[in-house]
Amino acid sequence: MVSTKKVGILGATGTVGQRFILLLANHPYFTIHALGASPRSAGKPYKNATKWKQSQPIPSNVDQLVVKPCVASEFKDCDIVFSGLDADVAGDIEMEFLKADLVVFSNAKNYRRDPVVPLMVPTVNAQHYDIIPHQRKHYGLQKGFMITNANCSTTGLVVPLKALQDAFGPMSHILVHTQQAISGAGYPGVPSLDILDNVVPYIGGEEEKMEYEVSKILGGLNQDLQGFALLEQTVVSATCTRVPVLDGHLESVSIKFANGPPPSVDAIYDVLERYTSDAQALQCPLAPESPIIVTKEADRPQPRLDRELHRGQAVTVGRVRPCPVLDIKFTLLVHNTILGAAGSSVLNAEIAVAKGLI
Ligand SMILES: NC(=O)C1=CN([C@@H]2O[C@H](COP(=O)(O)OP(=O)(O)OC[C@H]3O[C@@H](n4cnc5c(N)ncnc54)[C@H](OP(=O)(O)O)[C@@H]3O)[C@@H](O)[C@H]2O)C=CC1
Ligand SMILES: N[C@@H](CC(=O)OP(=O)(O)O)C(=O)O
Repeated sequence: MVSTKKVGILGATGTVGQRFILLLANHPYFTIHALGASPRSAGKPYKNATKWKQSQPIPSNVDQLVVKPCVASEFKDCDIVFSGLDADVAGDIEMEFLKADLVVFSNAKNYRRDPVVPLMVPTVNAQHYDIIPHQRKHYGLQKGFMITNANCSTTGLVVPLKALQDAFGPMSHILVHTQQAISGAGYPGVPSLDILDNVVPYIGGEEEKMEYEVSKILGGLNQDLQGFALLEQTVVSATCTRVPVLDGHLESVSIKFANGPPPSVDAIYDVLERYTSDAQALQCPLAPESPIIVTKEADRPQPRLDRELHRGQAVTVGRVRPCPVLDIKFTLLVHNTILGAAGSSVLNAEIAVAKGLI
């Protein structure tokens, strides 16, 4: 039986913050204790501070909570702080919280490349928690630590890649083309005159993030548990586009394995279907029934039809077929604000509780 933990949410009024609220409002381990946002929102009841864009109403135990400024002293009673802060401010604010010995789960890009901070996708690399004793020593902490989430497109990509890497060894080449939903750009996000009846073939910084993050997530921990070994033999090339879809990033992926001969399509499907993660073994409440949902229908996955499967915590993979240039190609779908953001953070925190780190 897990004792209830008090949680705070930074950036609670934003797109990711709203997802946190829905995932945490009735959570068996976590109770929402404090909400934080910008000085524009601080001091207002949550209901008046946020522009709520979810299809479910604001939970009744949250709508009257008064939003606080994002300073650590206001959150000192929280066992866990989830951050959905804008990256322009997340760097300083999250570091102040960490240095106040708080536990921080961040969605922002700022500390993803930090050499002692895990970049964690809960159904892929929860073993990277083993660096936490070193991280605490590095920052002089007793109980606090920081975990970052990956970029939403990276998150979808690494789940099937991890299954394939475990089964067939390293990949030498990964090509990925994304079609990303507008909720990925936050609120108010992409102007309607830019995105309606259109596709925008550029998302600033996105391709560079994907090309780096795959390597940190699929790489290992060093033997001394004090750093991360990035993948050395794998090159990743990403092309990222914005499409007029509300939620759910679709990705077309082609890969080449470092060691031939390439596995058959049936062998790939089999490995994807059988893949399991620590989150299930630890019986975490938000763990998907399986991290990968395999579809063999010719025209799936599709964002509108598949994004809510397994509560948005799984990646749907289909259209596995031989690639005439590399070895194999397939299509995947990830819910960008659930597994791609708040859902990963909450599941990462559930794993930390199960491992006794919180
Ligand atoms: N949307 C997505 O799919 C994904 C987003 N992310 C990352 O998550 C983070 C949040 O993204 P998203 O929710 O889309 O962004 P939004 O723009 O929707 O929300 C940003 C949040 O940051 C708060 N904020 C802005 N300025 C300040 C400040 N000076 N002090 C304190 N709080 C401030 C806002 O508060 P206020 O309302 O008061 O202005 C709001 O709560 C970003 O770092 C983003 O890169 C990661 C993966 C996926
Ligand atoms: N850039 C992503 C969302 C995002 O904020 O990513 P990151 O957390 O890596 O900055 C998208 O537009 O869909």
